[in-house]
Amino acid sequence: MKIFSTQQIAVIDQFTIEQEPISDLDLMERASLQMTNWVVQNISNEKKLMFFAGPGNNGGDALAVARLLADLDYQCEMFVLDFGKGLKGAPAQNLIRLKEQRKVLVQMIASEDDLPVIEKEHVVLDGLFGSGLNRMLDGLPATIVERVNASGAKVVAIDIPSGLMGEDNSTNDRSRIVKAEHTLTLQFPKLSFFFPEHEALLGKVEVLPIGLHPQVIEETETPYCLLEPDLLEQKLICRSKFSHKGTFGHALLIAGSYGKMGASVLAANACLRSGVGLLTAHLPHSGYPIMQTALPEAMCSIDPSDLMFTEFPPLDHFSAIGIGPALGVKPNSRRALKQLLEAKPGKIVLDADALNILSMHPEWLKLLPVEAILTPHPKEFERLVGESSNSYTRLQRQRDFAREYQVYVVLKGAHTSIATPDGMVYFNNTGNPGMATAGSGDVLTGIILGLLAQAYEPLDAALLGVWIHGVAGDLAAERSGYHALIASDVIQSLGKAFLSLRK
Ligand SMILES: NC(=O)C1=CN([C@@H]2O[C@H](COP(=O)(O)OP(=O)(O)OC[C@H]3O[C@@H](n4cnc5c(N)ncnc54)[C@H](OP(=O)(O)O)[C@@H]3O)[C@@H](O)[C@H]2O)[C@@H](O)CC1
Ligand SMILES: Nc1ncnc2c1ncn2[C@@H]1O[C@H](COP(=O)(O)OP(=O)(O)O)[C@@H](O)[C@H]1O
Ligand SMILES: [K+]
Repeated sequence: MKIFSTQQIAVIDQFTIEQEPISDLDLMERASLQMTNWVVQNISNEKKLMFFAGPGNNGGDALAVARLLADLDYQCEMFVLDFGKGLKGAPAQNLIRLKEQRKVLVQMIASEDDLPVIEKEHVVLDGLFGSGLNRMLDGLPATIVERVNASGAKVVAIDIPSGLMGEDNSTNDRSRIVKAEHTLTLQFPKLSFFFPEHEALLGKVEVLPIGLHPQVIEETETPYCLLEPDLLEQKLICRSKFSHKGTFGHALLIAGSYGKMGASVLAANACLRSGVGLLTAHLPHSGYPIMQTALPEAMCSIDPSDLMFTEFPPLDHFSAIGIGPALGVKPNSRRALKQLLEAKPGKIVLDADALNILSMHPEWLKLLPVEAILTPHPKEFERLVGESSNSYTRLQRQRDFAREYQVYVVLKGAHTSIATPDGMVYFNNTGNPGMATAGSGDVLTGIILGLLAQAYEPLDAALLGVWIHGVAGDLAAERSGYHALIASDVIQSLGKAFLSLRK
């Protein structure tokens, strides 16, 4: 699914009105019907609903939803923000319709004195501002937001919590943004919905389709998109009847150091469970019995050091390399990583300490092979590029980095984002907080390595790997819940996760 900017949404909206064709009033009605259905299914009609409507179409939606719900015997009160200019177009027509219906008390809010008391038991429907917000809230709208947030009432935001920008909120003031428990967003999630600092403002997001025109959706270009099973299904490579283990590549995993050999075992296991033909794990000497005991399917290459990575085996036989989990950043390991990059290793995924070493030696970044995959968590990414004060800035840095070095940057989190060398960003929607546990990143490295070593292009390995990792985590959470989930459970669910892509 494409993620459009709010400006693009306005154009898509207008195209739909002209080409479907449908009047703006009817499109508003269609959107409002969807939101009304959601309210009916989720909120009891014993609750008093307090609607706040702003001057634009977001307010128009609120006015229409109030009328539709009043017809279904909901108790609604409407407060319309009055800047003295009156409403225009579809919102004005909806104000007239609501007044003519005579079921809802409508009050204009021209100053703080007109504001109602909002009780904790009320439900607020926030239709102050949506995708047309063009500056931070101040004055009366900001006061309304503060009152709503202080009331303790459950808030349902129409399209976007009022005050939140669809994209960049780096100069916004959080106290002037509605804190919703639910956000009913129309047709497309907005970019800012994918940023962790907005979770508490958005609550649970419901994306409600409103039938915007497919042609304009198809033709409008955007760098941002949300991963969906349809796209990934197409990417899965079928196995022919006569395929053999040589068909599915030979992966080299370089991971683990004394005391942290588990990272290597987890990544190796995930790699094997992702369909690789052969796997060699390169380990310090002390890791050899551990790997052979834990995973008889893995072959081992033994480092001269007992404790850490200092030397890599000849690379000729390997179709892809994964390096980094629990490697350590000791000088010998750093030197060996530099030599590996100088050897032009081809398909490669770099994680954890491999990235930390690169942060210590930024001059080595230029050695990264084109289309290398880097899988930092936010802290590792910060070490690479410096601190970002918010997620929007971090996202732009992620895109810049991927373009500058012509690599894939997989920035891990609740919505892992994958930035590509050509400036695209894909967001992932699978996975859960149970995966915030030691070793789940090592599992991701193993999956991506396994896919890379097969015939998957780096882009497909990154997208599929991230998505499957999250699905496996979700399946694991169904069995163990969030608290008890450990990284090995994610590996156990990889089989079912891959199967979920096969219809
Ligand atoms: N997606 C779709 O296809 C559909 C979308 N629909 C709905 O339309 C919504 C978008 O509507 P919209 O474009 O009219 O903008 P909206 O958010 O109501 O606000 C604009 C108004 O606010 C004002 N204003 C802005 N910032 C301000 C500030 N800080 N402080 C004070 N004022 C401020 C600005 O006036 P300005 O002062 O800038 O001249 C203008 O008057 C969308 O979120 C969804 O709910 C559906 O109806 C149907 C299909
Ligand atoms: N709240 C969450 N929702 C979805 N996925 C998550 C969540 N928390 C963590 N994850 C996933 O778990 C993995 C954690 O990786 P990382 O931080 O590198 O862990 P480790 O270093 O312990 O292996 C990432 O792939 C991340 O996307
Ligand atoms: K809103």
